[in-house]
Amino acid sequence: MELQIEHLYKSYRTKEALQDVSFTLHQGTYGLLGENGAGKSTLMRMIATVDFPTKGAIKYDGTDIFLMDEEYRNLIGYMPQNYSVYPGFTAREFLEYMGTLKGISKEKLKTRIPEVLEFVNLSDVADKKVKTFSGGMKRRIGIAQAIINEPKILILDEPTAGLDPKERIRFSNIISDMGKDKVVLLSTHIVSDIEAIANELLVVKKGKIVETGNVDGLVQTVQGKVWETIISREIYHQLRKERSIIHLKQMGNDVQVRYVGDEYSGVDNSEVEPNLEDYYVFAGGILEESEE
Ligand SMILES: Nc1ncnc2c1ncn2[C@@H]1O[C@H](COP(=O)(O)OP(=O)(O)OP(=O)(O)O)[C@@H](O)[C@H]1O
Repeated sequence: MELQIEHLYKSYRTKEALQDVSFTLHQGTYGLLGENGAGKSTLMRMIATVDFPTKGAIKYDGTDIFLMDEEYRNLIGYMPQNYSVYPGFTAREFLEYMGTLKGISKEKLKTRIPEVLEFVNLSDVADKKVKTFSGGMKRRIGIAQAIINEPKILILDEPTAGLDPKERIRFSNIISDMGKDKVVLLSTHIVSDIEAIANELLVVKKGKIVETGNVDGLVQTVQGKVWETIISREIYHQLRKERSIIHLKQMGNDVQVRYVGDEYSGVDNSEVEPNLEDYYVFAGGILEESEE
């Protein structure tokens, strides 16, 4: 199974939202990372066929998805950004409604609905009205409707927005499991979400894909470049001009700093294990510089 994005462009009247975007997705979990307005939703809307590219193609195993029509729509599950659920429905009624819209038979829904409710951990509230649900529960019912047709491609736009830390972990577990037999593509502007959920990273910046790669592989590229040190405020003011700062903690008159780059001389540094945030800040720094 392969989903190919080929030289994709999308322009709105006054805005080039995507410019020459190309990449290929296979089975696995992909995280689309980028700031607000970078073009993530635009890209996902086109992969979900709810919007059309201005130029370029999206192909599923070599066939243009817009020509596959119904056949492709049966293969995908999509949760748009700010997904809202009809509040008057119970969870079960909502899934019956969405399942019917997707053309699933009543017979099949009888077994499939309990399965998806179990999967997203909502079995015990199946007959409660959705309006009584927390934000995280609503998000989980959004995923349930997206997977009800057993999609081969699952597209989740900002699925973790507004979730509390406990829901975030529950959610990560649910999504990581799904990448085993599907293409899962999710967007976020939170780096740690990618690390917790995705194996592959796609960084979007101003309508372009500026980086792609395996999360562990990318993190390894900053191995030996991430440091922690406790220094005075004066030294910190100098250090921050010369290195990318990841994290800062006040410690009385001193500050504890995590930074990425070459080891800063003249202070006591401890080398620390890198994470995706370190990589992202480091790579972001490089990208900004090369743009100038
Ligand atoms: N229907 C539209 N008409 C005009 N401009 C649009 C439209 N949809 C998106 N844009 C613009 O295209 C750019 C990309 O928007 P998009 O929503 O894809 O970004 P995003 O990365 O998903 O950010 P966010 O997380 O804020 O949604 C933005 O500048 C946005 O203002």
